[in-house]
Amino acid sequence: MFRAIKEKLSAFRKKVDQEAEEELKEEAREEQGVQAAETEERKAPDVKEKLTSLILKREVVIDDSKLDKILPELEMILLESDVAFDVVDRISEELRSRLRGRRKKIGESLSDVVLEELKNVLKDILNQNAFDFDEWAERKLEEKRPVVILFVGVNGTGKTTTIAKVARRLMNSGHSVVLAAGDTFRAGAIEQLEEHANRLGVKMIKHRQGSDPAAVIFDAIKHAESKGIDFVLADTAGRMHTKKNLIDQLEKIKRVTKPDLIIFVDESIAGNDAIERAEMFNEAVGIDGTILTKLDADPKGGTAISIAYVTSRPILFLGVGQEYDDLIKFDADWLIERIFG
Ligand SMILES: Nc1nc2c(ncn2[C@@H]2O[C@H](COP(=O)(O)OP(=O)(O)OP(=O)(O)O)[C@@H](O)[C@H]2O)c(=O)[nH]1
Repeated sequence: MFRAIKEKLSAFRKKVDQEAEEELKEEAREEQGVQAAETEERKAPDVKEKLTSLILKREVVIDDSKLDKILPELEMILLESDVAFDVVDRISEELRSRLRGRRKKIGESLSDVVLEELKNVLKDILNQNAFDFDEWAERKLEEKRPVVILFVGVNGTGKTTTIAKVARRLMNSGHSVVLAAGDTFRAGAIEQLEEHANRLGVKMIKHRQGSDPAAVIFDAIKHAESKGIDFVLADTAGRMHTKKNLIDQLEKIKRVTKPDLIIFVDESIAGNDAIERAEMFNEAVGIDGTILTKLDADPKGGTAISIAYVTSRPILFLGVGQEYDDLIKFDADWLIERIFG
């Protein structure tokens, strides 16, 4: 997980600290008049030690000229790690304003100061509109039954598996669930969800392929009402003849079924494509949150940051494998610690 970004950050650390050390050595030599002893440095360990201790004891003020060297490299790493352009800009600006004038304390490395602050900026982005799905679900159930959750997003990203994972999570908390086969566009989508329903031992409401998905989900809601089932989890098409068809269909589903939560599902390995899709679905139907799948196979890690930023909606869960229990509640600290190691 996140191998590529980890390697880049580690190279960044080395480079920044080496350059900072060189700069400090130079200043120390000049100021302490040890320039004359420079040629002796290699021969005389005491002079070398003296230089090292001068460097460690020196406080450094991080100014714009230092930031001009450091930030572009960091921006490049973030861009290459699927953090979208606008988001990188915002992170960089924020970092500059937080770091400008900061003193690097004795014994601290410059890269630690910069990367610690970067972690704080990223946590602020990821924690905006933080949302606890489990708490929300309990609260919502006190108001109404069934609670209706719509899953939107393109095919192939793990949407069906994610619906099954969420169903399992709710069932583990003692809730009952019915699935709605709302992707009536694609041959195979209904059977695929049905397989999950069978494995989970829950009912799935379906109509034939090509039928109106709003009607399928409406029937699932009626079924849940009559049986006292807690949650309706509804699949939707991820692709249609045109984008307009898809958006019209989702708007109709929303109008008819009045979902309590709309969850966008995409895979973190899709990077910028996933970010664009998140924006598209958010504009089209207004998403309440995102579930990112396939984090376990993602070498970069920036997609979550970008999607949280561009949609201004929380990341709810992360998919970290193919099993039903491979769904973890999103936690910004968990993600950041895994990226920064
Ligand atoms: N490694 C990994 N694989 C996952 C994860 N979530 C789903 N998958 C796999 O991704 C593949 C696609 O998942 P589906 O749930 O079938 O995807 P879908 O979005 O419903 O796509 P369609 O089948 O095209 O409708 C399957 O092989 C899943 O097992 C995850 O978090 N990690």
